[in-house]
This record gives sequence, C-alpha cells and structure tokens, in this order.
Amino acid sequence: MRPDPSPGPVASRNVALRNVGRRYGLAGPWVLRGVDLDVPAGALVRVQGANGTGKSTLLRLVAGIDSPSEGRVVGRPRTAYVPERFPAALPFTALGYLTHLGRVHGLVRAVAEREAGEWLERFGAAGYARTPLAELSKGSSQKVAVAQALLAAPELLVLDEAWTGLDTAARGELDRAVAERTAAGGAVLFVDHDPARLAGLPDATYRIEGSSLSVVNGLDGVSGPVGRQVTVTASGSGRDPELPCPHTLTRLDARTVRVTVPATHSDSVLRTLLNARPPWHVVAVRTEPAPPEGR
Ligand SMILES: Nc1ncnc2c1ncn2[C@@H]1O[C@H](COP(=O)(O)OP(=O)(O)OP(=O)(O)O)[C@@H](O)[C@H]1O
Repeated sequence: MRPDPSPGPVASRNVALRNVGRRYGLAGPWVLRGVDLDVPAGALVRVQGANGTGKSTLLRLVAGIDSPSEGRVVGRPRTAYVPERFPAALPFTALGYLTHLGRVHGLVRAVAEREAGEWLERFGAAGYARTPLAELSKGSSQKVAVAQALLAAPELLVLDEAWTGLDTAARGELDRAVAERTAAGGAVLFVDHDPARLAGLPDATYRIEGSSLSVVNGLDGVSGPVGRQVTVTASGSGRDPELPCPHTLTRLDARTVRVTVPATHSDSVLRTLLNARPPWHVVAVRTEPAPPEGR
C-alpha cells in the first residue's frame, strides 16, 4: 500500500515531528534540531546516519517513549517499539511475558497465550517458551523483543536495529512481518546498519547529519534537506565556500552564490562566510516558509 504524502492535517494514525529538537541536559549539545518528519499510515520509512548521530533518539521520539526538548510530535497511532537493547532481566518466561503484554493490549488470556505461542513459533523460539527471559541467549531474547512488538498488530512499528542478533531464518521472518504490517495499512519506521536491509522497499529514506534530517528519497520523490530552511545570498571569491553543514548551492554569477541550509545551521554558516579569508559579503538572508502540515 502506498502512503498518502498529500498535505493536510496529520490523521491520528499518522505520526509527525514538527520542528523537533532534542538535547540531553539543559546545556547539552543539540542531538537533533529543527527536524520535520512525517510517517504516514502504510509507509515504510528508513533512517540512516553514522554512529552517534541521533537515530535511536529520533526513533524514541517518534515512538513516544521520549519527549522533544522543543517542537511537537503530532498524531498518536498505536505504537510498538523494538529497542536497540532489550531489557531481558524481567521476571517472566518468554511465553509469560508475551502473554502478559497481549493482555495489556486487551486480549483475553487464552487468545494472548495462543498468539504469543504463534509468534515464538514463527521466529523459531517455541523451544524457549518456558525459559526465563534472564536465561535466554542474546539472539533468543531479541526474538522475544520482536515478538512483543508484532503481537500488538501496531499501527506504527518502530524497529531500532531489530534484525541484529537474529539468525537468518528469523531475519527473513521479520522482513515478512514488516511487509505484512505495511500491507495492513500500518507504518514501519526502521534503522539498520546493513544498507541491504529491505533494499528497494522503503517509501522514504532519511539521513541524520549534524543534528539535521536530510531526505535521501522522500515520500513525494523529492530529495534534499527537510525542516525550516534559510537562504543566504553572498558575494565574494570565485570559489565555492566551504560550509559546515549539508547545503544546496546555486551560483548566480562569477562572484555571487546562493546557499540554502537548515535554519538550525544558519548562524554557523553566516559566521563561516564572514570569517572566511577573504570574507564573503552577505547580500541577503531569507527564512523560507515552514513546510505545510502533513508534509
Ligand atoms: N539518555 C541519554 N543521555 C545522554 N546522552 C544521550 C542519551 N541517549 C543518547 N545520548 C547521546 O545522544 C547522541 C546520539 O545518540 P543515539 O543513540 O541517538 O545515536 P545513534 O545514531 O542511534 O547511535 P548508534 O548508531 O551508535 O546506535 C550521542 O552523543 C549519545 O551519547
């Protein structure tokens, strides 16, 4: 099912970040800033980025288990989340834990237990159904982490490196489960270190770089930076300026360039231009209109 990327209010089954920033501690560096992201129902969305750039932070914000330091999260789909590290030291067996979660999601005990058993079977973990979580191997406990998310048939499934540690059969099973969720109209947002993971399938791919989010492939087929943008027109040397963030550069004439950068980086870009040797002359600075709701 293709997602609907058309502008308009965000439906409750969609989730979106609007000008979101997150930093840890009052004076900590901004891990994310000025981030706008839409995850519409039915969409498979991938987030990429080098280690420590804020992928898990972004996923936790979208999943609703962390709150932004600034900006808004819009929409409240029923969400399930597979964390990078599953807290396996809970006082349950694998089956007991999944049955308990099934009941939390409103299933009667018999149905919860049956579905829990079916998911363990599907991931090749039925043999560990009665094993305490704390005694499971890393891979087996990852299967439980994945099963707990799928058990709830969530409207939004958020997978943070969920394939890591799974054996080949279970990885294939998770691929199929992702396809089933999107076919059923659910959204799936994922991070995985393997660039071949679900290759060719995502409806949109984003990259985190320097606290900003860029579009690798957008829902509307557009690529480039997202979020509020600032356009700076500057004249100076015939060479292109070296800027400290992702940007789009257009040369207007032999001495004049126009660069568009995420608004969150406009101060550092202006500083870079003014401190260059020789300095650039800044002709104009314009803040571009915010993207419409639903984009
Ligand atoms: N709870 C926290 N408290 C303080 N700093 C944190 C916390 N969580 C993440 N960070 C910091 O935020 C930055 C981004 O971390 P995050 O885990 O989101 O990145 P990541 O892209 O998922 O990394 P990786 O690819 O290594 O999993 C890092 O500098 C990290 O140290």
